[in-house]
Amino acid sequence: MSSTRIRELIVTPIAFGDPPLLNSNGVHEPLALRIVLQLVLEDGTVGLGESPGGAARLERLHAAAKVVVGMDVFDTTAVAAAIDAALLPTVPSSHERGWTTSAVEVACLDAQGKLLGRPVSDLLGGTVRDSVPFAAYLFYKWAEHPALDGRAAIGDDWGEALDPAGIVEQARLMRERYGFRSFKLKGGVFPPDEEIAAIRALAEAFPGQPLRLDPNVAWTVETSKYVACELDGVLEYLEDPTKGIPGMAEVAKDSPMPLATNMCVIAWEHLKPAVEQDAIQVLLTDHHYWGGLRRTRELAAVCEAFGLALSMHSNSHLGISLAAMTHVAAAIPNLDHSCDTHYPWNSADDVIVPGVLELRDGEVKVPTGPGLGVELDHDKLEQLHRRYVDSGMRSRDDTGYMRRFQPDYELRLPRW
Ligand SMILES: O=C([O-])C(=O)C[C@H](O)[C@@H](O)C(=O)[O-]
Ligand SMILES: [Mg+2]
Repeated sequence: MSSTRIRELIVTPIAFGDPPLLNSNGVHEPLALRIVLQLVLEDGTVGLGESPGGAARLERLHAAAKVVVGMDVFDTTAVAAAIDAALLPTVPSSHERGWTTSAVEVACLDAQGKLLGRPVSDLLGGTVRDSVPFAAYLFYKWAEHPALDGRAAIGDDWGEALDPAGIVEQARLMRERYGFRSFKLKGGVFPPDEEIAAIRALAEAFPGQPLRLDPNVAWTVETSKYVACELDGVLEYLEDPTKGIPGMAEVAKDSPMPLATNMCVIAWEHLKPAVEQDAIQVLLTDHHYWGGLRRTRELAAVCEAFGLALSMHSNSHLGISLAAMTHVAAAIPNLDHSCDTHYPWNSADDVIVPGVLELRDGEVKVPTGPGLGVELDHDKLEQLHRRYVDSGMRSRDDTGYMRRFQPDYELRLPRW
């Protein structure tokens, strides 16, 4: 085989459009940040990766780019160890270091697949499903980003969703455009009774379809128990109602439905206390911080051993991440729930050539081409990088953006 050594890791920060989606921290800004990786091998093969953006993550990926040169792309354990060692003196959190090693691992696997002419899912043990089910990600949202500092208002074709009727309408659009058959509502925005009413309205509009509610730790233990009790028989699971493993364990004692998390169990060392305290029943995996696709596959086996069900977390992302999520989800036998994805909110600005990844009937077919099976659109990458440079935006600040419109807005977690 031609040389499998890494010649260069090209790290490109980008910014792309994001609607005014509300959450327990404030509201999404008009731009979201990601970082695209191109791992170039000695023979010219290029592996793609995608990481959440922001100045700190960018700096760490630049540090990683220095240490991976000359390493063998098949030696992913050594590549991760080299990056981890380089970051350790300045980044004490293993979870934080995981964001960097994960993004590089995906690029390595894409390159490996291209060298071998096999899809990434084959490198993970093969697929157990040909397509992966995703859940619609419903948000309370404004009709548009209001005009600000001389910038005109920015609208979209989703409309406003600030009450149960608006949420049901958004779910109908999600169903019509992408065929979703399960729905997750991002809560923690309005008083709990309003969000309970929105879930009940969804249950009425979509009888029998799985529903989830995720207020991102906006509630106290008492409020969480109240909501869980009110929504008995309506939710498939309740996600991160309250903060921390002990708090979740308190809620779980009385909760009629399983509790899920992508907030209190985000690193390997959290698994033991969470299992011992029976704090969660569903883990939302996310290859972006669990160490990459192979570690996510291993995490699934650990969850199986401890009787935890599996789902998948998502954040604002583009097609390289969606391809990676799809490959790993296709290779996990015990995927018990449809995966989350923000993709419909951001796909108009994707950096990959269209055609391979499509959300149809609420599912994405596992790409069968070599590697991740997606191709980078270099013009689009350049355009989104330019937007990043011109925007001056270097980190996400949902709370600060909210305060531009509501100066007295306070970030309070729990709020209710
Ligand atoms: O808990 C979750 O599902 C998320 O963290 C998803 C995203 O962060 C979402 O809440 C957002 O971007 O507003
Ligand atoms: Mg969540």
